[in-house]
Amino acid sequence: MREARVIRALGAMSGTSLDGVDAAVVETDGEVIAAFGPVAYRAYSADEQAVLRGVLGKWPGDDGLEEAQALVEAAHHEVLSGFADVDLVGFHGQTLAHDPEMRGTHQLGDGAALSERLGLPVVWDFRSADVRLGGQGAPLAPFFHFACAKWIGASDPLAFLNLGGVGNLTWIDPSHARPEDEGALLAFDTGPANAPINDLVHARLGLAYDKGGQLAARGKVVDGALELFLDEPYFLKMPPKSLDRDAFADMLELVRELDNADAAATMTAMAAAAVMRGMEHCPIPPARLLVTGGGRHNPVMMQMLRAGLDCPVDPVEAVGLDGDMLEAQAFAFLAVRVARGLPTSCPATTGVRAAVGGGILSGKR
Ligand SMILES: Nc1ncnc2c1ncn2[C@@H]1O[C@H](COP(=O)(O)OP(=O)(O)OP(=O)(O)O)[C@@H](O)[C@H]1O
Ligand SMILES: CC(=O)N[C@H]1[C@@H]2OC[C@@H](O2)[C@@H](O)[C@@H]1O[C@H](C)C(=O)O
Repeated sequence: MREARVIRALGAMSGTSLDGVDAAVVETDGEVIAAFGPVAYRAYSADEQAVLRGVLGKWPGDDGLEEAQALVEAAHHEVLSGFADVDLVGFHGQTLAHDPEMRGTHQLGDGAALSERLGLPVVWDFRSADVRLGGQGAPLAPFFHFACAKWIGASDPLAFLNLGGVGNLTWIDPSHARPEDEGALLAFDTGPANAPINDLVHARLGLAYDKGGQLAARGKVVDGALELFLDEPYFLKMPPKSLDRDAFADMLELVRELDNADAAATMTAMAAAAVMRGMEHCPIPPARLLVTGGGRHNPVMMQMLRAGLDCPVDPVEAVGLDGDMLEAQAFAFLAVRVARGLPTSCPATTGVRAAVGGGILSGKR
């Protein structure tokens, strides 16, 4: 029998690389992970991806969002309705724009409409409350990473790195009782990760991504371009800090003159170097770096990280976690926290003024 407050939450995430919707069940009370449940994935078709690419950068109220919104909600309904025995859904939505200092943050998809269609309570709009209170609204996975650190029984400080379209790092001191305790966490976006590599190989070769880092493996890193990239003021900024998917879109200019292999190698090195810069912000060097997100499948990127860092660098599978589903699981976990009135971010993770529980709960529990 499950403990009284443990419920079965289903999280859904469609990330900045626009590949599709990940969905995963977590049994939790929002503090401790009791068990991981089934997972599913629903890819966006090439046509759907084109529609989503066409609305990147748009804000609520802008024209031309209807088709994209309908497809995001339909894709989520399709994958989420395949799960049984779900108590609560956490729906992240599709980030289209992120500018916390000026305009806020925009995740496409109406959680209230999804709740009605699914006949289930849905927590959504996880980021806006944090932004309203002066936070970055991202990253939000750190409170879940903290629970994962407890789940694996970690005792020394460690770090999680998500290599998605954008990279984000969570440093954790697992000796603390709660993630919002001072000194328990530090989190921030490290810099661009896969998004610019995808954009490069898409523009030049019509490929979705550099599979297995095959192109980068054939090229050499051009130091001049790498140094220019590292001159970006973002890397000197103290965390917490976050990025829009396309904040570094002009990186393509830095490799414009290079051949395909050298450009891919140099961009892969840029993503790794951004992580290395980020690691310098850790209060205590972590005992290990656990890597999640699609970039862990890129051996060139992983090798560059291993060569540049003093600690072991492993995919999260090394500790029994699922690196393809960790973000979907995070939004399942965070949904339970929202439903229980627990915080989902704090000054050390997003720069918000005080710990806050972000998210709207639609539908009855
Ligand atoms: N086998 C592979 N070889 C190289 N790169 C890969 C491989 N598999 C995935 N990737 C990269 O990982 C990306 C997908 O990563 P992921 O699903 O973590 O991103 P996301 O969740 O959309 O992004 P974010 O975390 O920024 O929201 C792909 O677009 C690709 O660039
Ligand atoms: C605004 C937004 O959607 N940001 C994403 C993006 O993708 C990676 C990085 O940038 C991270 O900050 C965040 O996602 C993860 C899930 C997070 O909030 O922890």
